[in-house]
Amino acid sequence: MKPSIVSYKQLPADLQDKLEQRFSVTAFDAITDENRADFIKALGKAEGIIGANQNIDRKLLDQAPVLRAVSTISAGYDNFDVDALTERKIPLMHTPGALTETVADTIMALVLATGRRIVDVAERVKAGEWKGSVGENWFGTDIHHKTMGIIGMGRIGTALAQRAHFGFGMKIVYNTRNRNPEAENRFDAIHMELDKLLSVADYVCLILPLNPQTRHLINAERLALMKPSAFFINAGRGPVVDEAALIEALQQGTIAGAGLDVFEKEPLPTDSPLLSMPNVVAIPHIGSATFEARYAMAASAVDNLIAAMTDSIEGNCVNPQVIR
Ligand SMILES: NC(=O)C1=CN([C@@H]2O[C@H](COP(=O)(O)OP(=O)(O)OC[C@H]3O[C@@H](n4cnc5c(N)ncnc54)[C@H](OP(=O)(O)O)[C@@H]3O)[C@@H](O)[C@H]2O)C=CC1
Ligand SMILES: O=CC(=O)O
Repeated sequence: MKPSIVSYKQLPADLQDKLEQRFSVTAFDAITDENRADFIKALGKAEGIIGANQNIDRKLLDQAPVLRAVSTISAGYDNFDVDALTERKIPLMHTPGALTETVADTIMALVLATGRRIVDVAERVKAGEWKGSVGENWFGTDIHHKTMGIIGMGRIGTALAQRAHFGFGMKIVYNTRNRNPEAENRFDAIHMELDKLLSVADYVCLILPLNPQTRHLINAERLALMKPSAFFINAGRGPVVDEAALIEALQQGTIAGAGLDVFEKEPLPTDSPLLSMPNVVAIPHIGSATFEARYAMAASAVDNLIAAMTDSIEGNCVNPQVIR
């Protein structure tokens, strides 16, 4: 008999077939209030699960007594209780390699859009405000040869530095807990304490995971260290930033603008003050949302699940200490 698995995000047909050749699959396009009870029931016999955008906590894991493999279609894994999975010796697989370059493209797009006011001026053109040669109230800020501060020089941070340094001649400064010799050699990147980075960077780009150490790492005091001419970009996770403090800094004009792919609450509430600020570019968590990257992520997650279910894990495991 084939092992039972549950998929909780719609997969491309060929990848769904690949799973069905090996497993008995109970498939949900997404988990909603309407189908949550069915999902929990299916967890009762699931040996593997694959999907995205679902909190998998200790309480939910208690409903999955025979679970032995979890595969998320994402790089971040802050919506999983990793300790609870590790205690149960369940590997958590993720898909970092499939999206790195795509997310770096997105962050560079936010840098360009905020600095050069692309969205703001495009909207003014559509509103019929372009009546002649533009004056200073349409001008933006240069990107080339400015200083980019990267908070989180991991896979995505490195791909961003590649673009910024070689494509735009930017000086790179970065903050991580451990120095990154590769970044220092390739991009002449300078490692800095966080507060120092915030005070020197023209474009502060945050690409950190969310965990207890990073939650609200960027707060009012830290935002106050930024130059009034500097832009803040976040594509890591919303709660790494105290969003109320960010709104306050933008309202007070202590920073020049923000480019945001992630928010404390997603979808961003329609009454968020961020949505009425012309110097804010808010996009709907689309860091990896290209046809190519989303397919690659799904394919990687399917292969990861198969590897975990067949005791042949070679990488992409968040808690490798559980591998037998
Ligand atoms: N917007 C989107 O669509 C996407 C967002 N993401 C987010 O981006 C995050 C990063 O992805 P990726 O680059 O692949 O991950 P990596 O694990 O490769 O990089 C994480 C980096 O963060 C640093 N870091 C971790 N904790 C801290 C800390 N407390 N202070 C300073 N630096 C820290 C790490 O260095 P060190 O350990 O030395 O501190 C490392 O350089 C993901 O966890 C996810 O949340 C990912 C994909 C898409
Ligand atoms: O935010 C997206 C991810 O893959 O993590």
